[in-house]
Amino acid sequence: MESSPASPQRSGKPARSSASGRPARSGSPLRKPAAAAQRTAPEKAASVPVPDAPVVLEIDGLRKAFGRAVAVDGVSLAVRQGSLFGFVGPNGAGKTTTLSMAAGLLRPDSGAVRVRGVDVWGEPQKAKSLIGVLPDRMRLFDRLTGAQILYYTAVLHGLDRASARARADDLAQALGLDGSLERPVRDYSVGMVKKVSLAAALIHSPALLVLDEPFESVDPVSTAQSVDLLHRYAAAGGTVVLSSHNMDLVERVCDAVAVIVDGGILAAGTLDEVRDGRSLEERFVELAGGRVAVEGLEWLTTFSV
Ligand SMILES: Nc1ncnc2c1ncn2[C@@H]1O[C@H](COP(=O)(O)OP(=O)(O)OP(=O)(O)O)[C@@H](O)[C@H]1O
Repeated sequence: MESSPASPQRSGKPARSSASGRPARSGSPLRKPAAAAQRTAPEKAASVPVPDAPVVLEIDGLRKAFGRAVAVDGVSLAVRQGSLFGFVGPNGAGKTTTLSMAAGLLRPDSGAVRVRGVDVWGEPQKAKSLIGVLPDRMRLFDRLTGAQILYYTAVLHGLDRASARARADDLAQALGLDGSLERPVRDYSVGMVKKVSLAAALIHSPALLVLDEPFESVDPVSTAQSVDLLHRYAAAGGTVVLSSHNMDLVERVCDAVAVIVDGGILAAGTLDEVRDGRSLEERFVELAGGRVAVEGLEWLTTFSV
């Protein structure tokens, strides 16, 4: 696989770890490759973190452009079984595009995704049975009730009717949706839609969960319940990749992290490797180019009456 060209860098921004987005193996997870290094064949993808656990998700050199704009530029990662992997980055960095490709929802221009060794694009049906996905801006059939959404999702994944109903009830209870399941989804709040979508992603007990902003708009109690559920799932051998803008939450929930900026991975590894002695938020701001001093806007404090 060829390495992809690096994107132009904004001044003051850290260098990308590599065109393939892989971190250094030792010391700081950041690498600052010379141009020559970027032309060499990529090394093996970074493994994170549970040592010796099998790799469940292998992302290899993914690239995606929309017209002339490159959204994802040679991203490679390996996520091991039992990991809760956080995928963070500024707005427009390429998180949703990468996760959509990882989950088989968006075809990459180049690169490959394997889940438990199954090529997501070569064997899509087999791969989809292994993946539970909560996409960005999930659109549900909103005339259906939450119970119907969960039931049909389960049956489409091959579960029998009794198991489908039992699992829907279990998940509704675990996520604080019991009492709402018989209402049509069009009457749900944004947070309730997230929760029923998470339940739908989990209902066939997939090997891998790909969750795009699963906690956005979800209240703190429901977030805690969802986190408990994800920890339980991971402890039993499930693997989770999630994106979030909430650095505190990622620090609390995830054992490994990748930071993506401008379509390339700047750091990846265990949480401690990526934090490098700081809070994840401080590290994130540094990697994302720091805070920009705001000039002008004096009118904002004039408070015209
Ligand atoms: N369907 C599309 N058509 C054109 N451009 C797109 C499309 N989807 C994403 N992009 C562009 O690709 C880049 C990456 O977008 P993406 O949604 O992956 O970012 P993100 O990291 O998930 O952002 P956010 O945190 O704001 O959700 C952005 O510049 C975005 O404008």
